[in-house]
Amino acid sequence: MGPEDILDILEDLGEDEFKKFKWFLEQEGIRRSQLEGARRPDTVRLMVQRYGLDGVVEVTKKVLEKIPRKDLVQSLSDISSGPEGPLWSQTSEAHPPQDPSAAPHTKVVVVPVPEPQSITYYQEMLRSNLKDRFMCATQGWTQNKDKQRLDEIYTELYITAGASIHISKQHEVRQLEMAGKKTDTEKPVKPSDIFKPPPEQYRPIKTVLTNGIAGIGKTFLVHKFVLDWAEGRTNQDVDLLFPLTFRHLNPLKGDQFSLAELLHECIKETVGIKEEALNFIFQKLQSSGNTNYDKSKFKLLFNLDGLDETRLQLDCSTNKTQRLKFKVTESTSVDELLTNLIRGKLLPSARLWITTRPAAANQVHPDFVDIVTEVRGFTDQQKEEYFRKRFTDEKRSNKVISHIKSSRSLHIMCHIPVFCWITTIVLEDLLETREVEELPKTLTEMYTEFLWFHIKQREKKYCLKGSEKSFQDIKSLAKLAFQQLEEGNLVFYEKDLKESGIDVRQASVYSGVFTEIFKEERGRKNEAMMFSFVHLSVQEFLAAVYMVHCYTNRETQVLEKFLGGKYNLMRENKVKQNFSEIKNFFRITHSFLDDFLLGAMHKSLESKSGHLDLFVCFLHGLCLESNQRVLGGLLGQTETSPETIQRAINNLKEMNRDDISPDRSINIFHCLMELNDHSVHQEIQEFLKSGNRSETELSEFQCSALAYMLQMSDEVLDELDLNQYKTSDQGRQRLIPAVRNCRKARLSDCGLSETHCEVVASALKSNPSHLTELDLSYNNLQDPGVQQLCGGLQSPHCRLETLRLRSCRLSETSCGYLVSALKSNPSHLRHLDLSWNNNLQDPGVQQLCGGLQSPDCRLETLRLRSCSLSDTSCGYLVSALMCNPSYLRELDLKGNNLKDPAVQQLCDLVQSPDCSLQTLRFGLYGEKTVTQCSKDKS
Ligand SMILES: Nc1ncnc2c1ncn2[C@@H]1O[C@H](COP(=O)(O)OP(=O)(O)OP(=O)(O)O)[C@@H](O)[C@H]1O
Repeated sequence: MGPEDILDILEDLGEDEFKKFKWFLEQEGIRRSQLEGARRPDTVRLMVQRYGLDGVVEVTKKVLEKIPRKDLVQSLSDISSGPEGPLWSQTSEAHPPQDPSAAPHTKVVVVPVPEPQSITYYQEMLRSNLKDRFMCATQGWTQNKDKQRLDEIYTELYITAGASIHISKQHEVRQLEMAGKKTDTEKPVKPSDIFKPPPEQYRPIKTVLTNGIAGIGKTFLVHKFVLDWAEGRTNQDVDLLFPLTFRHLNPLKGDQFSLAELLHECIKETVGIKEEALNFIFQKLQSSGNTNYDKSKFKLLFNLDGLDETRLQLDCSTNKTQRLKFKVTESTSVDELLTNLIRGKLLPSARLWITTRPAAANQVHPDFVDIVTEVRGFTDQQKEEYFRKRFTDEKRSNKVISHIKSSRSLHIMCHIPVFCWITTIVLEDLLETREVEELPKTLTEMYTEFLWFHIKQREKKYCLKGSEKSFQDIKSLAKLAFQQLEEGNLVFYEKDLKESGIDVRQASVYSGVFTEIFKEERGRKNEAMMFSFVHLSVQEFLAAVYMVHCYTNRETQVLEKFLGGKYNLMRENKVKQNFSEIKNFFRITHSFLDDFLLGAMHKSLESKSGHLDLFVCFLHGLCLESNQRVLGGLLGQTETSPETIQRAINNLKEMNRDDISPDRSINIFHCLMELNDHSVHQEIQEFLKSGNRSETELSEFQCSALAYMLQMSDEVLDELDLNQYKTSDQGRQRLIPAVRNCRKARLSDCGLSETHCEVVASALKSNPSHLTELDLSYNNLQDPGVQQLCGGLQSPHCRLETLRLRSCRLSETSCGYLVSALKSNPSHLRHLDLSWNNNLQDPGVQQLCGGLQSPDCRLETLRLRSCSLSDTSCGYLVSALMCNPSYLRELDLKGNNLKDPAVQQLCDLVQSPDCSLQTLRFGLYGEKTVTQCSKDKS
């Protein structure tokens, strides 16, 4: 028993408790003047001086009783029971190793209640339990009996760190196409290193937020992490690891628990750690005042998987301080417990790993997150590894891999592990009977086979004669998929099932048979059952199945509800066209298919979020006779003739609306691919190879296809000049998405608006962002357009150096947006041209000067020709340049009515050796005044 042991005890006191401790020491005879300002080591020294080594323990115990910290009295008793006492700390916590996870865990810490046990005792118990739980995994959502060893099926995922979360308006699957492109700047992270700070930059890491789209492998990653810990492979510094999921926390919403009770409720593997023991550990951490995991006496890690699914009321999206403070051992609502855990209030030194889909990431304020990582799915090499693991026969795996590579859409989709699993299920079955050329190439073909596989499985399992029963069940499921897709729901409850005509008792039939399509999660006490589809794309596919079925069965009410006004319009058109021959609308239903597809396409294009993009692709694909044939009679009699399909193809090619985002228009191209029409793809490939690009006339549709292909190209385009393409204004606008993959973009005078600025802003935000030069002049962008653009300018990924916004009808408000964007990301922009914006005026310049005078501003050229400026603006400019004279070299004020002495002041600055300004242009057009003033060469 030595002074260091007493110091250890004092380290466990919170600040207030330590003050109290010193106050009692005063009563025990140590002078106040000595104790004032004394830190914990000084206090121990004073105590040893005053009471001697023998007396120190007694006094410490006495004072601890009074504070009161009886738990520490108990610890002290254990310590003073000498070397044969059960367990004791061997190391000091004061100096954590630089890489604590790598260091062997030499410290032995006791948990004295209910009976003294070392933390390693509990750790071993938890490890062994979690190992049993996570050792095996189900692929997709197969039944338990199909479980396989996780280590055998797990394929490494590509994970990157440092990403900023960017909620995109593109469909997730389309984002994926971009995400599949690896960049030089991103940093791959090993799953085991998820909590490691960047090399040479030690800082305490508490919370990591990992985001990734649906089915990309977040849950699998967490399971692998837990298993590796439980099997002693990685992260061995963690004493206790608690894997929680929001899916399981949801049914507890509003219920009252202490943290220990909650863990026992949600993680049955923890029940061997008695509530008292957990409370002891939690209390220690809460009261110690320590916020650094590395210095923590007990090192805890909480996994919170699936934030996107939470139905709890979490209050973490703002960093506003909450007044409420409660003890970790007290009961409170689950919502509040989780809120305080994430905010770092509950256990300030415990680590937290939250996983989420990107759309929900903003539920946690960046102040509560130390590192953001992203699961990017499989790289091309990892895709191959996955298939080699699944198809052990080499010949067969080669066949599968080369087939996937031959179809661009399948190859892209295989970035998503869950799609690899779907592909495996389908190909495993088909390879027995088909040649490679006959294997599914489009997404619709793949999902159609996937569904048929399940229908057949069901028939086999239940010895059904004919498919009628399966069809009935699939139709109900498809109805649910459609209704929930329209509402934007991915997780459903019993009442949702009932509304779609699914008997809840039958849900087990669905989950028993179609578990791979439909997964069921049981809530606590079977009270609230939740359901979801294996992946959003499966829901989208089934939703399309439902719509086609309603179409062939003339369920007009459903069609009318879905298509709204468009339905009536189409009906009227058709009836008008055929009025002489056809009196009854339904008699013409079969020739109405192309109009139906057109209506659905328009509806999907109007969605701001793109939530119907993939659905409408499947809808087109399912109209092909070849796909309908695979599904037997499920879809009913569609009688799609080649002429109807050709009309649908023509409709897609001719579709032209100027009120939709060019990103949405690209989906028209994807629909065409699902109809197996590759003509446009070939045309664009030829166009790209040809030398006379500016002479070939492009239709609007071809422009969308070209935009897609340029955007996806591995080569970054040096310059995108919209005026070089021979097409309409709308065609030019449809080319805008290509801005994401070019260095210079000349987009002037193309009738662009705020919607297009959104796409350009997303190019500036993307990682990496290639754009260095951007010209948006002579477009009616107005202030809202610039506001959109500034969302991109302030992104840390933005590398824009030159921005031209001549004659865009901007006012001082735009200057405000520009300045605040540049203040938050000032390092890149060098040249800014805002000429011919008559409404800018002096208040606009005043705003700009607020940015110009900031020491971080690196602007070298500022053009403000014809902006209706007066001498007042010169005053603002002079004072800004006097504050920050070192960067601006060229100032162009031509076309503004400026006079002496205001102009003279600026000319003086040009001549001043302290000011970097080299050239000043001023004067009115047509006047013979001096129009340029340059620095004297001397
Ligand atoms: N690393 C991997 N190796 C092998 N298969 C994987 C891997 N990751 C995911 N999968 C497959 O993909 C399926 C879906 O993965 P997972 O549940 O982890 O996705 P998720 O990102 O958590 O999706 P969601 O956001 O929908 O919850 C798994 O059931 C499994 O079949």
